[in-house]
Amino acid sequence: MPKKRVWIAAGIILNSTQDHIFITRRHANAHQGGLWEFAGGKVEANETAEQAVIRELNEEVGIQVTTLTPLISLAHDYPDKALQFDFFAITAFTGEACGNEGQAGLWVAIDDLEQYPFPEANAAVLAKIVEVYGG
Ligand SMILES: Nc1nc2c([nH]c(=O)n2[C@H]2C[C@H](O)[C@@H](COP(=O)(O)OP(=O)(O)OP(=O)(O)O)O2)c(=O)[nH]1
Ligand SMILES: [Mg+2]
Repeated sequence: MPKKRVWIAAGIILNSTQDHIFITRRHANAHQGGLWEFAGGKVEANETAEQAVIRELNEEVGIQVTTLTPLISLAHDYPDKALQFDFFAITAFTGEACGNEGQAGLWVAIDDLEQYPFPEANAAVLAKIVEVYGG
């Protein structure tokens, strides 16, 4: 049976000096649980990816996004899920980023990102971040 591809929008939240990124840890019981992620989630019907990432970042990390730019889009098939991602660089926001839903969250130097386990789909995203924002 063909799997339905789920559309996901997620945000790479940069600090004002663009050398740290805010990452969160997926709840243990979630899909790809226990791994670190860029906050985000499913794009709902009648939403653009931009609208979805703004909404998800408000819900999940408590920030109000003011500037975002597309960073990378990609498809990834997990054994149990087929996903289509739009990742955005978040370069301006108001509020204080935190794990708003009880999840761990921390600011990590771009040089140190590789030390955190992310889902398989994120490999190309991490490479793109280093290419665009790496020292
Ligand atoms: N947000 C996010 N999801 C990722 C990343 N990498 C990765 O493989 N995923 C996968 C895990 C999930 O299968 C899917 C994201 O869905 P989600 O569980 O966050 O969706 P959601 O926030 O809308 O939550 P829900 O509807 O399941 O409650 O994408 C990432 O960097 N960020
Ligand atoms: Mg989510």
